[in-house]
Amino acid sequence: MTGPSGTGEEPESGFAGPAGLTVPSPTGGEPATPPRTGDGTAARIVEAARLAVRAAPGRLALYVVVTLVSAALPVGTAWLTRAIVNGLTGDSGLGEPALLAGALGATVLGSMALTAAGTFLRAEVEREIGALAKERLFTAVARIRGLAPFEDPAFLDRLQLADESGGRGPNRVIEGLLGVSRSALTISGLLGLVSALSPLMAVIVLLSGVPVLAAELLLGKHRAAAFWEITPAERREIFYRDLLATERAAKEVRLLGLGGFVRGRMLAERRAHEATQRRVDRREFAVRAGLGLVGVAVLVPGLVWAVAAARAGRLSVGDVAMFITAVMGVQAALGGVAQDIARAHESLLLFRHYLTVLRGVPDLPVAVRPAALPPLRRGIELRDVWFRYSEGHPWVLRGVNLVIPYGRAVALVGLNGAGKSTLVKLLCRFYDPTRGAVLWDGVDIREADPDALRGRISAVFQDYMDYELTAAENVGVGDLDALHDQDRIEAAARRAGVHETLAALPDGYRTLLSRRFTSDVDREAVGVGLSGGQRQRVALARAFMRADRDLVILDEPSAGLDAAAEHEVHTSLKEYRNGLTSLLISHRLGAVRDADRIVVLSGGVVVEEGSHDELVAAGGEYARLFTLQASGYRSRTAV
Ligand SMILES: Nc1ncnc2c1ncn2[C@@H]1O[C@H](COP(=O)(O)OP(=O)(O)OP(=O)(O)O)[C@@H](O)[C@H]1O
Repeated sequence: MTGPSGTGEEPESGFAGPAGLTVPSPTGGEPATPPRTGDGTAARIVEAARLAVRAAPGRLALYVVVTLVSAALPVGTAWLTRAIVNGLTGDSGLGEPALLAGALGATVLGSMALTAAGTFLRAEVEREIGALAKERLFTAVARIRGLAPFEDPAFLDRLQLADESGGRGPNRVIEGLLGVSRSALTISGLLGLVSALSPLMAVIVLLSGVPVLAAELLLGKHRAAAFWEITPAERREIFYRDLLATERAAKEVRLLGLGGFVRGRMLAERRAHEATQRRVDRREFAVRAGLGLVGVAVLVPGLVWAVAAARAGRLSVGDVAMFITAVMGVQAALGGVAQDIARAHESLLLFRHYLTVLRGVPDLPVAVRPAALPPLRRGIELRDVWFRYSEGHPWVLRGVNLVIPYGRAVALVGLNGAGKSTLVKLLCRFYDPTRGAVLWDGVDIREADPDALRGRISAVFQDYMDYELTAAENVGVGDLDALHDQDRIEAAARRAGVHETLAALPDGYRTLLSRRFTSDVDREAVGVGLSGGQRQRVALARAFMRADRDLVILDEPSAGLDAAAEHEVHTSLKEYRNGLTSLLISHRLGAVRDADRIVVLSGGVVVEEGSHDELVAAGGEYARLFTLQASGYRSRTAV
């Protein structure tokens, strides 16, 4: 049931990035992943403690003080119990029993107050650590430049554990450290009391804690391994759950009658990870029962000895009462310390995933000193570009040579799966070519800063996003600097032919484009869902917000539009592209016929290239597809 190493720490080679990631930077640039150093338990404790101190220094200090003060109270309680019993039986004249009882009451009250304060402070510290850990984790995730990690199951498992353990790890370490200190104080105080009665018994009580500690550490290790083992099943369960509970999947799930099938799979995943958890719980149950026996094995002979000693007059009744309180207190504290250490240990094993993501996962190599990427002047060239998504995947591009000249409109056509969208992803440098290069005015884009490159591109992707934000934000995020520039947002929406639609929404541009959330401002306000074509226009409007960029990429920008809308949008797009360098992908060949150059992709290479008239005259693949589409329209018209 353990991970490959039996510790929940899977081997590093588990990452299967695309072949493109292994290409070293042409400038001798360093991989974005810094060397992994100092990854031992001690280093992780330091990292966790640092995070905790940075997150909530004041409250953490107060929490430490409260915890340590509360540690002394059980000792006081045991001592006062003895004094009261002895006072009642006349064995000692330490003080008036009523006063001692008052002191005991005050101690209990203090203990309760400190416990309450500790609980509050602990929650506060936990919240702060959690917030800082999340901020750091998702800053690191946002820094990932390429897409490959997001397609790697091992990374996604790691990210889930990192998210869970990032906040909890440091908390547990602090809890562990504090717990150990608190218990050490309590134990030494109580042992002091016991050893005053019998030094031998004190040693036996202390030694009885050793198996407890060893067992708890082992259990913690198994729990951490189980977490790693169950994460894939948990993620699959979430996937099936989303199919059952999200609007996007609801139509097909109902039409195809998939409810029972999906539910069955979801429950199977749940049962699979619960079976693992059950195994861990069973083991814990057995171990804890055994530990209970160890405790009893120490307590019973100790009790027999104490009672015999009291009978013989060597101990007072109060001594016996204190002995029982102290032995049970020491055992509870030893059990507590073992659990604290084990929990911290387990969290540290998982915290490793957090630190790994924070230090950077295998990603696109970035040049140490990125080349400047000035505005485009000559054009973009794909030179003998070969690409496959990983060594286990087939080649998608097999030596593509293609030029997108400055100021020209190039159209890319080809059958489904020809590799058009893949080529777009290489232009944006979401992946690097496995072989060959993409050149921007002669500069290999691997030498440039990916953010600088992307800042020069405006794109509508085939699988564009619908943001569950307001209408204005859906357009405005195209250029974050203009997120609140209503004039620019409306102008972009007008060009995409969606202004009237957005303006007519219940709350105009402030309407939330979501049916899943209500507005933060007005909980009664209902979000609105747009039609497919309207959503596509919003995506176009977002691209129009970046009208000043050097390269415009439009991957099927009008696939969801009706004929009139498509015509209207293409007229607008033509205007938008005019003078700009652009790459347009479309299966509707009528939409690409006026491009300066049409490129046909097939079998991973460019098989034809030329103007519409040239390609039709050549009578090749393009002419065949164009004639096929045109005849479809003609026959429909004839009907
Ligand atoms: N993330 C990915 N991981 C692995 N293979 C992929 C991935 N994305 C695409 N592919 C594969 O790459 C090939 C090219 O896909 P791509 O999306 O580039 O084709 P396309 O020409 O844009 O097709 P369409 O016209 O259907 O949009 C396909 O065989 C596809 O299965």
